[in-house]
Amino acid sequence: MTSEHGKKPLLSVRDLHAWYGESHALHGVNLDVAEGETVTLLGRNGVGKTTTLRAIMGIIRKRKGTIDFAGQDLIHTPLHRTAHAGLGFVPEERGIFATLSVDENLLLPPVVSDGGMSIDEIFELFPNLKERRNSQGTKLSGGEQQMLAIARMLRTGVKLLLLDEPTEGLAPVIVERIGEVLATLKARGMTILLVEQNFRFASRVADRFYLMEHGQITASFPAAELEQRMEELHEVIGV
Ligand SMILES: Nc1ncnc2c1ncn2[C@@H]1O[C@H](COP(=O)(O)OP(=O)(O)OP(=O)(O)O)[C@@H](O)[C@H]1O
Repeated sequence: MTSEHGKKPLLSVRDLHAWYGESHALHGVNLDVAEGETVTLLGRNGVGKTTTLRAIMGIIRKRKGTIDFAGQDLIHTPLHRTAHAGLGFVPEERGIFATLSVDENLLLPPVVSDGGMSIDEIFELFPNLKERRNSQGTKLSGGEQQMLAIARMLRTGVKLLLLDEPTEGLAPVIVERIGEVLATLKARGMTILLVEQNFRFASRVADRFYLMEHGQITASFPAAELEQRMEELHEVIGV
């Protein structure tokens, strides 16, 4: 199987539906992410971007459709197995353990496969985390917490990172750093599916975009088309 842009997808989602109780949040999402690609989901608040990441990851159990990841259908796979299959989710709230140190937070997620980064490599990529390795989670700034939330996934050997609004609420200089980190990960072959409202940031890191409306994907376009679609996107997204 090849995706719409000709490369074999690592992740292929077809007709994905998800529910919160009786509330039907995803209405047949279709998307592909090729190996090594960075893809960004855009859309207004509440259209289902976070829900898409959570449904792929298996955090939302009430779901149906197909989630093919490296040839394996994950639709009936429980959350802890999804992580073991090679998916790493960095939620918007980051999930740093407040009473644990940077080192302890880093070592918490289990290694799921070969090819992850060593602690030394991680500290090379995040020198400020190295400086703060004995600090408690609560003592970290928002930017440091975001870095740590990404960093601790890199040791585990995951092949696909799902990042939910990694730049939200962060100062421009930190956003810049996160952009550099994602570029380094991309150069190392990491595949990334990103939810992002910051167009400027997203245009620097993404190869391709999907637009979501009402729990469905309504457009797909390469990064090169972002500029010419800006007006339309501002209208749809309202930012
Ligand atoms: N835990 C929940 N329980 C019930 N409904 C929820 C829950 N989380 C989200 N929803 C609803 O599901 C729909 C999709 O929400 P989702 O958070 O995926 O949107 P989003 O596009 O990521 O927007 P945002 O940027 O605001 O998170 C919304 O109508 C939202 O109100």
